[in-house]
Amino acid sequence: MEFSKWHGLGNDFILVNGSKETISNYQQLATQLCNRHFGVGADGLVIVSPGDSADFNMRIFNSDGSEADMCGNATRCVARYVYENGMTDKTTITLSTLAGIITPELLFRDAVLETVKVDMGEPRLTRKKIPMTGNPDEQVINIPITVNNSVYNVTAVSMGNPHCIIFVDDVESINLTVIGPLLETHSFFPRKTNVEFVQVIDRNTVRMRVWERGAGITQACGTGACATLVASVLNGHTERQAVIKLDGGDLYVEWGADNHLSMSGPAVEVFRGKFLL
Ligand SMILES: N[C@H](CCC[C@H](N)C(=O)O)C(=O)O
Repeated sequence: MEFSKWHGLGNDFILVNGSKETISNYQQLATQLCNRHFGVGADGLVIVSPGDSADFNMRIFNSDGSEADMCGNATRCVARYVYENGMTDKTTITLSTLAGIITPELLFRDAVLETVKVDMGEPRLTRKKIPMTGNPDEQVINIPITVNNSVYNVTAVSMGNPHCIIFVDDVESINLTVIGPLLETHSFFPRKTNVEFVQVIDRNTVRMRVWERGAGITQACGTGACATLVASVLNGHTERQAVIKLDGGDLYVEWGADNHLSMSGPAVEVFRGKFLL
């Protein structure tokens, strides 16, 4: 099976052309391929195939085999992948995901790719749409959750996938390996959740670290960066555009007047190969 290895700020993915490869068990393939000792190694597996309602269809599987509704960093990688492999000559590309249609745009300067800007759609803010237990029509802004005998004030935002955002004074002091999985699997989140700890730097800059649902600590999370900006605005911490400083680098996110989130950042192809198992 041929694959291409990509990353968006160190959040790394194995891309497979679904129209060239026959896959019987996606979950098993994802855990095999994403294993960093016995496989290729990645945070996720992305299957790209021709779209019905969009230019392409993308399915995203976390390294634990679970299927994700949406993946921001992977959309940037898929956009470059389909363009640079001659699968399209469009530079604004529609991708069908379980979370809806997502539209990345390749931005060039003097014929050199400068960045990939993605229309990530609208945030979902009610418990029903996160999803989160409790009153379905209620928003979750700065609500206390007790975990491990500590209280965490949570803001919940969905970008098609669930995010639990917590503001702290120093993200480096958070033991993400311990608290991340406890919040990820908390009973308040019936489909589990991604977990972001955020330190506000100024009104246009935040530092964020992430424990991802189904993947653990990653270097960056695109949907998490968008959810972080929404939570930062809702809590009065930032303006509607900000630099989200992640372990793997910076994402530039804006929450537009049209209520759409726009995320801009890099996408890098590292190597190609053939999986033999
Ligand atoms: N682990 C996430 C999917 C990948 C999201 C992240 N890598 C991104 O860039 O948005 C979930 O299960 O919702």
